[in-house]
Amino acid sequence: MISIEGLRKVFTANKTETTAVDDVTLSIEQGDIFGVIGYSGAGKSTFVRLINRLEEPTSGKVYINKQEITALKKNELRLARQDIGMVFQHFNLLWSRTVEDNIAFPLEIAGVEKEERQQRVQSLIDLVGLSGKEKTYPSQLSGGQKQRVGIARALANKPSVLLCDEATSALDPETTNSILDLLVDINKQLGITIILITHEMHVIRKICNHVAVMENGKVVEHGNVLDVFSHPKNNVTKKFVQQLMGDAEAENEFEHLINTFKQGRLIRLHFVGETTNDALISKLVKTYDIDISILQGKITRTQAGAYGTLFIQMTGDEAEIAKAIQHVSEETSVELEVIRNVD
Ligand SMILES: Nc1ncnc2c1ncn2[C@@H]1O[C@H](COP(=O)(O)OP(=O)(O)OP(=O)(O)O)[C@@H](O)[C@H]1O
Repeated sequence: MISIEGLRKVFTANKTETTAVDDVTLSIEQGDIFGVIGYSGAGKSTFVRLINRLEEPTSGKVYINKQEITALKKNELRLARQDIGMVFQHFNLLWSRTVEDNIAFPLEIAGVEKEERQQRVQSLIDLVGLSGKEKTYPSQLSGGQKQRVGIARALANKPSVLLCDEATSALDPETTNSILDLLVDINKQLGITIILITHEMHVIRKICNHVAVMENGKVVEHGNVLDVFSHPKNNVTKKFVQQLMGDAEAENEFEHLINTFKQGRLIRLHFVGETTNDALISKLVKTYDIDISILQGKITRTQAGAYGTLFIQMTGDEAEIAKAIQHVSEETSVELEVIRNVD
């Protein structure tokens, strides 16, 4: 469990103060994959670097498994950091060392015996899928492979927390996916808590259980990924959801649909979680004497389940349409909104 209480960081440069992280309070559960999303300058990097005190907080507290990181002296912090691995956007590898020597480096610093070191390095190389590359130098690796070395090195001292600072931002989409799959594997196999920061919704959608949205140094919204993205309250969150869902969630789509489809009732169905798997549309058509046309929509999957929006047009007998609407509203967890009634 990680507790962050009233965390603040004020930078002073050229007599100008910038509050990069502004009174952030959060709890992150053990074993969670917790994403922090925000646009450039929101304070994400500073936030994640405050957790292991790569940046010293101006005020506030960070606890990891009840140990107050912010109260530790320098030498105590060095030891505590062995429990907090970190992965960087630009890998931060040692270019003159081979893959195995890069991974061994934190073990050498921690004073781990040679035999134990070699065993651990080999099992980490296997874990991240780099078998056969032990003697290779970073310059001979692809971006994805370099990040695998970065991840193995971060895991060398068996940390309980892994901080990922834009770990996939320098990678192409396919490589990004393979690194995200690796992080999920590691989370499942080792039970490690992962905190990752990103500006890409796709990353949050694919692997996170919880998310915090940052803007101007503040966490403006946080919670379960499905809850936050299915009912975004803050404007920044809404923009990120739109990035993922396209126009399907945009308010101005109503206008367009109302003008294009002149008949019947236009309805927006909002699916959250398990219900997306139910054959709702076909059930409605079989049970009630109505026709349903699917106009547009998008359903996407997150770690916590699927969510999305579907715009449909119901035509047919008025009383049957009313019954179908009542069925959806009262018997399912799908949210239904009539955006145009029959004239
Ligand atoms: N060392 C520093 N000195 C002065 N200001 C800083 C320093 N580091 C960050 N800042 C400022 O703090 C704010 C937050 O920066 P930060 O890098 O944490 O944001 P970010 O969300 O990670 O953005 P990006 O993705 O672009 O790195 C910015 O206004 C930035 O200019």
